[in-house]
Amino acid sequence: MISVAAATEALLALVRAMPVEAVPLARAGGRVLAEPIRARHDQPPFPASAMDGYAVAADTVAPDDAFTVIGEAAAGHAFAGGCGPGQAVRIFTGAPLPPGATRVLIQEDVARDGDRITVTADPGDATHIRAAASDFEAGFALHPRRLNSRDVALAAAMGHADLSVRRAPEVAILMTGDELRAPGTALRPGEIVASNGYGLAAMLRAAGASPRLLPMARDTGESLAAALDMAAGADLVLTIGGASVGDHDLVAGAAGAAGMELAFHRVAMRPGKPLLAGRLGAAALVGLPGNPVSAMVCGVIFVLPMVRKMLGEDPTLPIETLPLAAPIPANGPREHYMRALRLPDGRCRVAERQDSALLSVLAASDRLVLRPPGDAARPEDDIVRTIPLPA
Ligand SMILES: Nc1nc2c(c(=O)[nH]1)N[C@H]1C(S)=C(S)[C@@H](COP(=O)(O)OP(=O)(O)OC[C@H]3O[C@@H](n4cnc5c(N)ncnc54)[C@H](O)[C@@H]3O)O[C@H]1N2
Ligand code: MOO
Repeated sequence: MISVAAATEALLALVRAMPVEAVPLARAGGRVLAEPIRARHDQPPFPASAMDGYAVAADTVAPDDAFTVIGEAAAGHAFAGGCGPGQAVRIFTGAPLPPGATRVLIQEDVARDGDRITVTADPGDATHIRAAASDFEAGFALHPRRLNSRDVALAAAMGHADLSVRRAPEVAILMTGDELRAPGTALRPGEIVASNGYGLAAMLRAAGASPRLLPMARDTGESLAAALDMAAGADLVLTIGGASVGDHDLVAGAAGAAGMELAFHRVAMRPGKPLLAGRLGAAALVGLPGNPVSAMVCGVIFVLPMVRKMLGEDPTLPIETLPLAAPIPANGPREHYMRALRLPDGRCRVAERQDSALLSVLAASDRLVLRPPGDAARPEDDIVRTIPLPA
């Protein structure tokens, strides 16, 4: 059995960054920018009015000062001439400032009579001008990262219609087991509903991958071989179940027969001990344990970092330290990822029942408490390391 750290290293070595593809800006949200982009122009490209009012060429303005209105500037419609002493240009928000103008008087502070305006209130020191390039200069860079809605708005303002993003890795998910039925199907004696493949697909889609659920395989070499064939073209193949040591745990053998070069089988962790991994042609294959919580936890600890690396993101799992809401017992010889919840008081409550079949406990949790092998019993308020659970 290898450690979680050694398993993580071996798994990350099985994948690399995906090729780059161009997507229109409207579909770039949530994708990972692959290369830096640079602003094609200053923003704003010209000095612009921030308010509706009158542009004037005067450094100090006091009540009763008067100006002659000589023209108009609106957004998208610059005034053709300049603005000199004693002159004013009617101006609207976003309009280019006429050459010579030094400030904008807001219309609330002036009275207009024909082509004359008179200042009616102290306009203060604000110029109400947005200087050219005051948001960003031409050449300003947006660096590779997962694009949120603000980044998309910024990329648009920088003048980019299409963005180069990492192609979403295609992940084939194969649930295995004679006992499994699709959700919504009536169960016959001995059957259970297949669950964790759907959970993993949701987790991986939220992480930016493109999951593909394969038809479920039965516990026979032929059925597994046919299913693995259907995974062709995927960047990552996940099998679920049949990874342990029972007479019907055939995944390692079937993957080997399909040509997988084994990287490791079995990790010193709880849940997740029977995990196996290797290279299957151009794809990485990860054999997840069948227990629903084991499969989901291994998805968080191992598969998400692989997907992040494929997307060009930092694969490191985020760690949050929290005080314990109640004591916890000593840990055994395997690393333990305990299901837990952060309480409103900021402390962390570890679930009493840690059986790896309990999806209701996992769904009521928002994090995993990380226990090293042989970790001593911990008293209330002791600080523990936690891994927040993803979407
Ligand atoms: N003698 C030993 N027995 C077991 C060991 C061991 O070391 N020695 N390891 C245990 C551990 S730890 C785990 S985890 C399980 C996992 O084994 P498998 O990966 O072979 O999983 P299965 O036996 O196929 O299934 C386990 C359990 O999960 C249910 N299952 C399977 N697939 C799904 C699915 N897609 N959705 C929902 N539930 C699923 C399956 O019906 C079983 O109940 O092995 C222990 N045994
Ligand atoms: O390691 Mo198993 O995944 O404990 O249930």
